[in-house]
Amino acid sequence: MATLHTQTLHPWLPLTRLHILFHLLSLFALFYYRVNLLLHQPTLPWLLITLAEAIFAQLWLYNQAFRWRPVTRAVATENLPTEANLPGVDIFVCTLDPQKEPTVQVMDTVISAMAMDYPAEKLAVYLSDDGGCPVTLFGMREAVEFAKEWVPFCRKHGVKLRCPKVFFSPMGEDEHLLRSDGFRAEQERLKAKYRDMQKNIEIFGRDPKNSSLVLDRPTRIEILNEQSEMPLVVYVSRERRPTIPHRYKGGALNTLLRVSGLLSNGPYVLVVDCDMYCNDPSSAKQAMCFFLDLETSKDIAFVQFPQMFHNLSKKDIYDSQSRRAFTTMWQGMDGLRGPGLAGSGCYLSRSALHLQSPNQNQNDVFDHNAPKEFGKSTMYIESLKAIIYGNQSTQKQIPRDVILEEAQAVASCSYEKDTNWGEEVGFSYAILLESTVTGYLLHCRGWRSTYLYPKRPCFLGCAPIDFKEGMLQMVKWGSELFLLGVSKYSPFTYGISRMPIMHCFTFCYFTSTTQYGVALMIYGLIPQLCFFKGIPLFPMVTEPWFGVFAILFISSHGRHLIEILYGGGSLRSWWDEQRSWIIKSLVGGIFAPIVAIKKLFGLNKAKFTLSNKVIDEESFKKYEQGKFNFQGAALLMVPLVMLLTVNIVCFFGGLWRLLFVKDFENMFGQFFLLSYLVALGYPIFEGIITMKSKGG
Ligand SMILES: O=c1ccn([C@@H]2O[C@H](COP(=O)(O)OP(=O)(O)O[C@H]3O[C@H](CO)[C@@H](O)[C@H](O)[C@H]3O)[C@@H](O)[C@H]2O)c(=O)[nH]1
Ligand SMILES: [Mn+2]
Repeated sequence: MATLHTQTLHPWLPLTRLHILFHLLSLFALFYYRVNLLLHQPTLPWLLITLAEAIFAQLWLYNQAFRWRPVTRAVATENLPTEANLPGVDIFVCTLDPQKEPTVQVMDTVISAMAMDYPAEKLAVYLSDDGGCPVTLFGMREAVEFAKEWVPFCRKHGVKLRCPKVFFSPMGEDEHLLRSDGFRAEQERLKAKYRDMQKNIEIFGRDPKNSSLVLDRPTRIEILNEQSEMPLVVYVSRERRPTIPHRYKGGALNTLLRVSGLLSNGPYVLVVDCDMYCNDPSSAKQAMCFFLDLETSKDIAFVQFPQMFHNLSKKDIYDSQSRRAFTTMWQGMDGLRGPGLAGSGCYLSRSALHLQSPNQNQNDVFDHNAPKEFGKSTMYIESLKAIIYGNQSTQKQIPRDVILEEAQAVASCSYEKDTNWGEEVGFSYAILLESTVTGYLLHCRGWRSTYLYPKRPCFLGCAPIDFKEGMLQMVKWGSELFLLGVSKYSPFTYGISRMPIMHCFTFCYFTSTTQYGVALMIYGLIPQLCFFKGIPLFPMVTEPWFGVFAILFISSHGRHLIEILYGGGSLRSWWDEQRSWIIKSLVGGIFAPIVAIKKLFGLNKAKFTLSNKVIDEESFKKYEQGKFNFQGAALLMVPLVMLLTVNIVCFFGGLWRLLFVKDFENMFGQFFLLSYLVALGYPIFEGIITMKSKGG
């Protein structure tokens, strides 16, 4: 078989590793200096600053795992088997609340999924409606009607942009060039039909009783399309009762796994968030290049695409794109044993979600324990056998209404009681970030994953673009990862004995990032106050030891700058990312542990903060201009404003003092640090002033 995929090691790998060694030696020098000083004359400020540096150093160490062996991959879809021999793919779209996730936007995602470039009879699209809202079901019906013409149109003309909203927008203009008159007429007609669809959904949703959540309800499963040139489309709203835990998105995904197992049973599933439309219809084929390769197919549990966003501005002051995560980190993990699971834009192997490990003896899977593992449905267990033993035939003979009745049963909220669902089967419930923890546990069980970062983004979603939304997301992720770090699955205890140390370090890093909060608080207060009072914390600028600090500063900032320039970024984006990193680490690092600890002691009810996908015009304008928008985030801003104020007051106060005392040599290190922070903080300051002047 011709090769389906290739991998390239980062060309600068030897240099990177040399740099790691160099930085490590400099760190040793720093701690030699600090510890010596402390032994001779222990003072509180020195003790604190050493503690902060120790935290930075520890996190730096874990961080190097991402730089140890980054790879990039390419696929050759032309070498795939013929369409008739491709395996089935079930697409899962999850939505919850039409107020925050506008139904028309969700339908764009669903329609783009139906239009995937993949044989229609091998494709099925499932929408999980966790809110049980009438408007969602209504929207699905409308979307299917539209797709019945849209999908054939895309296939016939080889349209690449299969999200109708984008196709009909100025961004889709390239697609309209050099087309026949027939194409144009058809396109105009479809455009009108699409507008009608949107209007119908909007009108229907305007009635509050159609768009409010129904959180006490029976299961509702509807097959919305069985026409053969289109994929199977199924609407699923699982049973929900106020007294029974529903496990948020993880619970929704596990329900979809079971329902789809009965109905279409594709060996692979694609999970997308409801705002993440398919921007390149070939992603399924790209993913198959790994799943169908004899070499890699044995132990690959999932193929992850980067999460990318359609609403980013050039400046992206909040770093909403999470640049570092989806370039440096995921590629770094990919060279070890694979990236983490990001929850959207990922193709997963159904058998990996059900088997203990890639090497599990297949005869052990379905012993007498099977109902205890997978629940009581024998029909579901049969569907699993079909996946694991590779025989798909048995199910086809069962009548549809019998299957649908069984689907009702597996979507009920009592189905998972006394089973292994959410533990070793399906998506994990250990923390609310079902994706991260599921990916991590799959890696613990010996599975691998791969990362594919094609030039054309395969999925595009909606990123938060104001301070409040961005920070809420940070706190959500940070607190859950903190909880993972102190749970029985902690990478420091559970992971370390189950995965290679380098790979484990990457998860240690994720669960420890809240420690940046402590380190940044110290580094944002102590040198400042000491500058004001004239207490030096760094060596004199004329002393050789000063060189160690200078080297470490240049080494870490230079590394970051080179990383950004290499990825096509600018000096400006480096500067902005420095700031957003500090903001996120500080705010996340302070609030996330508080939320986590409250939850640990049962003071806070578990709650999933659903991110808002409605972008209002004013926020968007501010974001486009690169201006900070702190609307509605007073509490989250407290630490930031406090540190900024201390910094500015101490900076000018300390300068005043310097004028008289003239101990510039002693204070240069702190003077530099404070100037750097004042410059970096300036736009935040500006944002606060404009908010104040508007009476916010
Ligand atoms: O009870 C719930 C809560 C959420 N969702 C859906 O889950 C998805 C993700 O929720 P969102 O609030 O958008 O989370 P984000 O923080 O934006 O998303 C990231 O973080 C999540 C938690 O790990 C992952 O699930 C996502 O895939 C990942 O993109 C959305 O489609 C929701 O509709 C549900 O179906 N049921
Ligand atoms: Mn999201």
